[in-house]
Parts: sequence; structure tokens; C-alpha cells
Amino acid sequence: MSVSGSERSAEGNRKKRVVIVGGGTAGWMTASYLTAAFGDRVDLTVVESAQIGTIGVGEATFSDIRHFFEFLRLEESDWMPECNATYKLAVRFENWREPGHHFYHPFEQMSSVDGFPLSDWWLRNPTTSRFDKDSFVMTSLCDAGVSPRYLDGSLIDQDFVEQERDDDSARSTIAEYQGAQFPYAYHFEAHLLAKYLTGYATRRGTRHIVDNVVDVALDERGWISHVRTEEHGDLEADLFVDCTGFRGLLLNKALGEPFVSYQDTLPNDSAVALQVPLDMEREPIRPCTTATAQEAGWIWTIPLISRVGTGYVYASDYTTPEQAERVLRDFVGPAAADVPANHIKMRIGRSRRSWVNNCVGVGLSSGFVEPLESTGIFFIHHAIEQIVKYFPSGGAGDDRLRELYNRSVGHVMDGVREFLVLHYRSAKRADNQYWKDTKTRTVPDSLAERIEFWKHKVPDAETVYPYYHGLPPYSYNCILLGMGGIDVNYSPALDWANEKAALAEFERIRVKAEKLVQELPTQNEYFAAMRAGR
Ligand SMILES: Cc1cc2nc3c(=O)[nH]c(=O)nc-3n(C[C@H](O)[C@H](O)[C@H](O)COP(=O)(O)OP(=O)(O)OC[C@H]3O[C@@H](n4cnc5c(N)ncnc54)[C@H](O)[C@@H]3O)c2cc1C
Ligand SMILES: N[C@H](Cc1c[nH]c2cc(Cl)ccc12)C(=O)O
Repeated sequence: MSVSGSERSAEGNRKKRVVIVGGGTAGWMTASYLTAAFGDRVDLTVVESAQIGTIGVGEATFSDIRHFFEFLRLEESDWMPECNATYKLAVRFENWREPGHHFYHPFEQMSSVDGFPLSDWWLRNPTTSRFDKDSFVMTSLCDAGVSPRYLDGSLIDQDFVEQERDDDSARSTIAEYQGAQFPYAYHFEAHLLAKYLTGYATRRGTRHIVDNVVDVALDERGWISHVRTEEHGDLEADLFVDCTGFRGLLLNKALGEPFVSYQDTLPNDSAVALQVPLDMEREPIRPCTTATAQEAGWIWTIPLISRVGTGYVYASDYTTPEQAERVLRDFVGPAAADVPANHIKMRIGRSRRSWVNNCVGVGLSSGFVEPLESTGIFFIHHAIEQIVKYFPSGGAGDDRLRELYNRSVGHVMDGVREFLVLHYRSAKRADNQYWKDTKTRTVPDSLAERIEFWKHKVPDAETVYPYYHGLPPYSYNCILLGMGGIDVNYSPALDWANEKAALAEFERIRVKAEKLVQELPTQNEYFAAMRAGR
């Protein structure tokens, strides 16, 4: 049955009611974005429990998140100080290859010379032992601990400033900027961002209810008719957004949508986290997330203003919570002595469909992979953009819109899963059962075949996971060449090619890095100036 434009717009003109259950990062990011997208043409309510806490450990992000803040028309100086935010130029991997080794996965597109990526040229003739340092400027900036902005606020890479549109009414999305690599992302306290966005959304008309949802009622079609709260009665809506975290109260529990576990390929299912005070007068704020390999997983180190978020992500099949906490406390040292530990059980995988009938899960209810490449908030941001893109009309075409949404969200999570599995499979480290098993465990179907290709031709757009999943081919190059456990070869054609231009490109990178390290302020200096109002 087809629906005419006029029928659709009549239905579409009715004010849509959206109820978001859950007030963590997912709930408030969704509320803020929908407010920014639709204004008061959509009636929004967020209901969150005062008793059930949120996940917030000190999070790192993708660089794409800048489009979220831009969509809300927020400047860094508005929200960063409120969320103890710092810059992230890369992920630094320590000890994944062998003790004492480190490499970076930076926010910087890898150059190509004569049609071949720099990784190919580097494999043909490694200038030094550091692929990441030879091929990316950001690596040196991370080692030097500098900010990607000068003290006057200008950005290292003016190209991005020039790309920004003059037209104030247009706002960008992730999809529009694919291919253009912005040079940094952020570290921030997700619970502070949720608090900041509570103010943003409620000032723009979002209703905020603090109460427990105690029942989810379905109508005869199996759609949600209302959620029942303890003290605020029943909340009806056209669309319910499940932001209840790992509980999946609406999507999984009430609607019964199955959860597809990734545990067979990504066994890390637990974490223990600490918030460690940081003396900003004495200690540098590193401009990167650090992921340090451990006996049964890895430890994240996320530098924030005045503190460091840290935690051990581990597989409960290989160690216990008590041992994990001991390892983490030893790693941090005396600074963690009086800090309480937060033990978290993680649900790894995704809901088979994230959008079912009139309920869409966003955040941990939709899916989660371990935080190795900081993808949780990216999943949320991507999901919200897709909700707007496929927003239902209430008409017959909605089934198709939901299907497209579910495909897009499913591909993002499945693609990220492949990327993360590659980290473990390609890590050279194999010094205990945990690390030995990473070499023999099943990998997602087509990854095994891709790895066989990559041994002979470094990853490019033709050979990585074929659907959009946020990660460009150069990221795969960084991981493969950095982890060192899979032998990759340069393209044979390079034996007959002239490498002069490639050598000049390596030299350009070296000179640019040296200059920037001299010129840029440290993160400590930059944020001291930002907080003083510059
Ligand atoms: C160990 C760990 C490390 C992470 N690190 C990163 C990182 O570095 N980068 C990144 O991008 N992401 C990271 N994440 C993911 C990120 O923290 C989450 O994606 C993000 O915080 C969103 O969580 P959420 O809002 O979906 O769920 P939650 O924070 O769990 O919020 C759930 C909300 O639902 C409410 N709720 C639940 N049940 C009810 C009920 N019955 N009635 C009313 N309200 C209810 C709760 O009160 C709460 O407000 C990490 C996650 C974990 C576990
Ligand atoms: N969408 C990209 C994803 C991306 C590109 N480079 C990196 C580096 C790191 Cl450490 C994480 C993600 C990405 C983006 O966010 O820019």
C-alpha cells in the first residue's frame, strides 16, 4: 500500500510524543539532539530513576562527536570546563606487542604517495622502527604532551577551519564529513556531560521526571502503549526510547528482543574502575587515551581535568574481580590508595534489532563492545543521527524506515566488533593462556579471510568491513603494523617504483612534527588558559 504525501504530512504534522526512559549519557544525548533537531514540534519527556545509577567512568570519544556539539550549537568553551574535558589525539597501546613497546592509533589520515598508502612504502623501506612516528605527526605531539590548539584557540590544522561553513543555519552530521579526518577527540566525564545536557534539554522544553519505571504495557499489536511510573502515573508516547543501559528494560525485557552476544569472539566481560586525583600543577595531562595490556585484558588511562579515569577491562574466565582490582591498584600506585573501586559487569554484543515497533534502544541497551577503541558514545551519537534520518511518520512506510535503521546500527556494531577482534588477533604478545587464546579463538566470519588478504596488501577501502562502521582503512593499518603479531608485506609493485616522493613525504611529516612540538602549548597550559577565560 502506498501512502500519499498529503496523508503522510497530515499524520506527520501531529505533535509526536517521545518518552525516553533512562537519564544516563544516552538518555540526555538523545533528548538534547532531538530538541535541537525538532524544537517544540516534538514533545519530549525523560524519565530517570534516582535509585538506579548510571555508567560513568571517565570516557574517551571519537573525533566525530564534534558534530554532536555543533548540532547543539555548543562551543568547546561552553561544555568542556563543565565536564572536566581534555583533548585526545590518539590511543596509545602499551605492551601489546611486548613489554616496553608502545604505538599510537592517531586521529590523522595516512597519506598516499603515487597511489600507495604510506604504510606500504614504510614496509618496503622502514625509515626507523616506528611506523606510527614516521607516518603521523600526531604521534610526536602525543609523546610531547601538547595541545592541538594554540593558546589563542586556533587549531593546528587550518584546513578544518576553512572547511567549516559560513552558513550558520546548516549543521553538520557524521555522514557528511567521512573521509576528512579531524585531528582530535575528547576525554570527559560522561556523567557530567549527562548533567550538562539535562540543563540544555530542559531549558528547551524537555520534561524531566525523576521516578522509577515499574511496568511496560503492550497493546494488542505488541507495541508499547505506556510505561508505568511509581509516582507520576502512566506515560504514553508515539515513540519510546530505551536508554536503560545494560538492563534493556523496554527493548529486551518488555518486547523480548533477543540479545546477540559477541562473547565468543570478545571475551572481556568485566571491568573495575577508579577515579584517581591528578595534580595539574605537577603532572602532565597526556593528550591521548592509554590502553596498557595486562595478564587478562588491559587497563585504560584517561586523563581529565584534576583526575585520571582508569580501569581494568578483563575476562572473568581468566581472572577474578579481587585479582583484577589488585592489578589495577598496583598499576596506579599510591595515588589510588583511598579511592573506592567500581566493579562493572558488561553485556557484550547487540540487540538483534535496536528498533522494534515503537521502541528504539540507544546506548548500552542497544549494544556495547568493550571500551578498547572508545566506541560507546560514538554508537549513541550515530544512533541518534539515524533516528532523525529515519524518524517515523506513523504511516505504512515506517517498517521500511525501521529496517534501514536496524541495518545501519547493526553494521556499525558488527564492523567495530571485527576491528576490536583484530587487536587481539594481531597482538604479538602470547605470554600466558589469555594471550595465547587470542590467537586461536574464532573470529567473525569474514575477518579470517580479510587477514589473509592483508598479509599481502595492507588494508584499504576494498578489503575492510564493507559497511560504514566509523573506522577508516588507515586505522586498520595502524593496528596491524603496531601490534606486530601478523606479518604484513608491502605491495610487490613498490620494488619497481621510485621511492623518492615517499621519502620526501616521511621527511615532510618529520619536519612538521618537530615544528609543532616547538610551537604548541602543553595541555596543562592550554586548559589553564581556557579555565581562566583566556
Ligand atoms: C567499563 C566501561 C568503560 C567505558 N568507556 C567508554 C569510553 O571510554 N568511551 C565511550 O564512548 N564509552 C565508554 N563506555 C560506554 C559509556 O559509558 C556508555 O555508553 C554511556 O555511559 C551510556 O550509558 P547509557 O546511558 O546507555 O546507560 P546508563 O549510564 O547505565 O544509564 C541508564 C539509565 O537508565 C535509568 N534506568 C534504568 N532502569 C530504570 C527504571 N526502571 N526506571 C527509570 N530509569 C531507569 C538509570 O537510572 C540511568 O539513568 C564505557 C562503558 C563501560 C561499562
Ligand atoms: N570516525 C573516525 C574514526 C577514527 C579515525 N581515526 C581514529 C582514531 C582513533 Cl584513536 C579512534 C577513532 C578514529 C573519527 O572519530 O575521527
